[in-house]
Amino acid sequence: MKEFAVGFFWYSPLLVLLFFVSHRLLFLARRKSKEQLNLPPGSSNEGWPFIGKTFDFIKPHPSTTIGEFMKDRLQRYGKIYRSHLFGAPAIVSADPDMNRFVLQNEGKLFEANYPKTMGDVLGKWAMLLVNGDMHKTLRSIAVNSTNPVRIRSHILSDLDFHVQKLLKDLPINSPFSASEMAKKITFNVMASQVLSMDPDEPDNKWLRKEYMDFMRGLCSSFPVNLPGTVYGKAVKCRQNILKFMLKKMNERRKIGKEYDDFLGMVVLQTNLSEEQKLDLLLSMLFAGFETTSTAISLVVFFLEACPKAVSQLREEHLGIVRKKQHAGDSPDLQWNDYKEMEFTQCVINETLRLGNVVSYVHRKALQDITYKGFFIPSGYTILPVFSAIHLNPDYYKDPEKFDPWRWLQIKKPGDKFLPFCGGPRLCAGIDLAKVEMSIFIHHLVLKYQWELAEPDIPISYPFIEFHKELPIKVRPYHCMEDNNDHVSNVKSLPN
Ligand code: HEM
Repeated sequence: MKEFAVGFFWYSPLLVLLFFVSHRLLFLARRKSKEQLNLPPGSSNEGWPFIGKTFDFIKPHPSTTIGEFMKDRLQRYGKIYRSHLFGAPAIVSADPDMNRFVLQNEGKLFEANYPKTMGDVLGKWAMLLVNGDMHKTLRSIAVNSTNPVRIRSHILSDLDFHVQKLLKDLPINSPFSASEMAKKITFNVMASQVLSMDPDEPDNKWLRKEYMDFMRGLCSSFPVNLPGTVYGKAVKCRQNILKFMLKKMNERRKIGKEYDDFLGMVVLQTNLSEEQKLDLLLSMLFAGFETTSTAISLVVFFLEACPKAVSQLREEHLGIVRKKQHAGDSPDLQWNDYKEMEFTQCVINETLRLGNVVSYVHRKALQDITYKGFFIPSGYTILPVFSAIHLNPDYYKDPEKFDPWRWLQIKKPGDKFLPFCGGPRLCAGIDLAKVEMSIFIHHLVLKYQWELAEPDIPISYPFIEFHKELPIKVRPYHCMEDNNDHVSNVKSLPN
């Protein structure tokens, strides 16, 4: 027994070493056999350690193009390839079938997986960052607040009011930023829908300023929380915004009255913690603001270069106004009017296809998967890239051309048109965004003619920006003798 104990004492380190060596060999053998499986072409070791080829992938380029990196890889490898992006081995897909497969299997084979640094700014309960049951809970609250029934009964008239208020007094013949105008409209709409805030409240201006700095940091390509950086400022702004929302929430509780806005809905959620409620409120402001304001700027940009589309839009919207006048209806826009904006929907689709507000989304493989003969290892980042499909000549003839008429033929674009993503994470504000853009187009084309004051183009960073903030000049559009009659509720607006 004594000999055994002494022997064991001497041999045990050897046994431990043997165990580790065999474990490592087994791991390497497994990895080798996985590598022998058919991984997509490309290299998951390329580029810098950890960073890989991220900077090449996100290198700024016009949002109406796919950028040099993507172009080069598609030519070299085809629609599904491998790289090293956002700190992990990644598979990039410009293949509509694969994208559908990934998005439809959300929560089963794949899940959303945004860079962790976004959590510092958006919050750990942000909708983009949570998965599983918590995502389902938050999503159902968000979807309920923006469903078509609510848009029809509550939101549409509010949108109409805010768009008209902003478009009422644009400076005539002197340049101003159309991007700024679009941001003001969408911010006012979201602040009203989320917090019932009036655009003329002093708090509204303060919140907008905080929010702009917050967005600047979130979109920054250097996401490190250090004092003096735009990212560090954004983290600070997040705290200020949350403090403000908490104050509003507590005021509501004291008053004890129910408010018909998103904050009102969130306050009633007894199954969420205070932190979760605040992150959800911020998620809605974030998701509904940046995307829609970019889309509105893109509408102004593309239409300016396409007078034929503007005159067809005018015909459509004058037709709606005349029909309402003829029937003796109130001039305020209604859901039925929105449903008649057929060519407007073509313009919106074409704007989203060519402008690519969200060009790709982040996912992660939850297990080893084989798809179309390719092996996708568990843990790999998956990036379904929508812009590479929207701009592919195999799916859209002359894809670089702004051609809204193509949508009169395309009835069901399916997986070849995913500006709002798809599957269980389909954009929760899809209807709201389309109605907001339609109402904007309605008032813009009826009220003004416009031109670019200086050349500018949309650049993907990947968040879209116009370098010069899209400077435009407008002139009133006098075509109907009673052209301004349709802007009825503007007359009763507060100054
Ligand atoms: C043109 C405007 C818009 C575009 C292009 C757009 C696009 C998208 C995309 C691509 C996603 C999916 C992100 C992912 O799967 O990782 C998304 C998600 C989302 N969007 Fe939008 N969006 C727009 C407007 C809005 C508006 C107005 C709202 C709400 C007020 C909104 C609320 C949301 C929410 C809450 C999510 C998260 C959905 C989830 O995770 O289940 N969006 N959006």
